[in-house]
Amino acid sequence: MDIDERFELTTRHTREVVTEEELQTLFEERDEPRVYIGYAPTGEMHIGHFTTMRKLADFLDAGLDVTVLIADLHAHLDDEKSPFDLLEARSAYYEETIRAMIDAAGADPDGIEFVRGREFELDEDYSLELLRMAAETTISRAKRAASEVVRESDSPKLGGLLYPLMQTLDVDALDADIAYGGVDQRGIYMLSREILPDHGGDAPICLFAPLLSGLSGGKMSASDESSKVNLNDSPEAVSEKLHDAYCPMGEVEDNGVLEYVRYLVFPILDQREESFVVERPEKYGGDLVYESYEELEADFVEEELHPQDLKNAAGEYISEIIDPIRTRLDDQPELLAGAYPEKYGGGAN
Ligand SMILES: N[C@@H](Cc1ccc(O)cc1)C(=O)O
Repeated sequence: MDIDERFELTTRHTREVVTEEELQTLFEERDEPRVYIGYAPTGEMHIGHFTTMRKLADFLDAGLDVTVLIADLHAHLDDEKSPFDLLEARSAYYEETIRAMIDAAGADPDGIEFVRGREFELDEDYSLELLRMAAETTISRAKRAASEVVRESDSPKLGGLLYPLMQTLDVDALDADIAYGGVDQRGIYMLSREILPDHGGDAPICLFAPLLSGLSGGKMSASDESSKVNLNDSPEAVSEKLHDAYCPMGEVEDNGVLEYVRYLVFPILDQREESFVVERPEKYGGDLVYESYEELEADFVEEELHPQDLKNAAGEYISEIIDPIRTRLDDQPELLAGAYPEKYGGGAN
């Protein structure tokens, strides 16, 4: 594969690349550049996480060395989103679910290296550098960097300020050339680009994924169950959530259904070399077949594709894609029960 193809695979379906020139140079200089993404094991994983999985498959195909960080200590530092004694169980649940998603996205999870934060974040060199950074970074700078990631509270803890500094040090500790994450991570990695060169590392090249709208319009929210599809939702639950979703005729803005189709369904169909089929009775014009998201969107905007037909088709594709993940979670009930005992633990535990 030539450099142009590797570049295209690496950057497609992303929201932003910082910077394209640096990425180009990296491919020219290095055969196997390293990329990492970190997930803090807090709330239950949902379909929004899935959109980053197909990209991991792209990275592998582009010949990158891919690391997934299960950022256990970060999960606790973020306003104690995960209690300390649940970190291990949540990390285990995240790792297994991520492996299942990568598999479902058509890539081999064994080609990816998994690490936990505490495997290296407690090393002496790391700790020393963290203190040096803490001494040099202003509180307002650290706060600004983390503002879209760390939860706001009336009595913010010190942990939320260490958070972006540690995420910065992770880049160097994992020897990553590229940091990949949702565009909400932008503030943190811009800080990394600024300060890491003074702390023994190189400024990371950044790839940002788009953040998807929720199904009820506006942002996807961890607390609003109807705004997102969970990975263990049954086909009936998926179809019901899509049925109720915000998807006005012809409107693209804030339309979570279209975004799911664009960033989740199409990349997977492309990889399988399949097209998107909307089944319709003959009397309503018969089936519609789309080879690309752009064709589908154009039809939707022109009101050739009705929201109800789109929702039905999207629901079926999404159910089919998450089905193997749901099955794997159903087969190991101890994972969810251990990670979220209040919701899944049951009386007996
Ligand atoms: N900040 C990421 C998690 C993360 C933690 C540490 C990292 O090095 C990278 C990513 C999140 O919001 O989930």
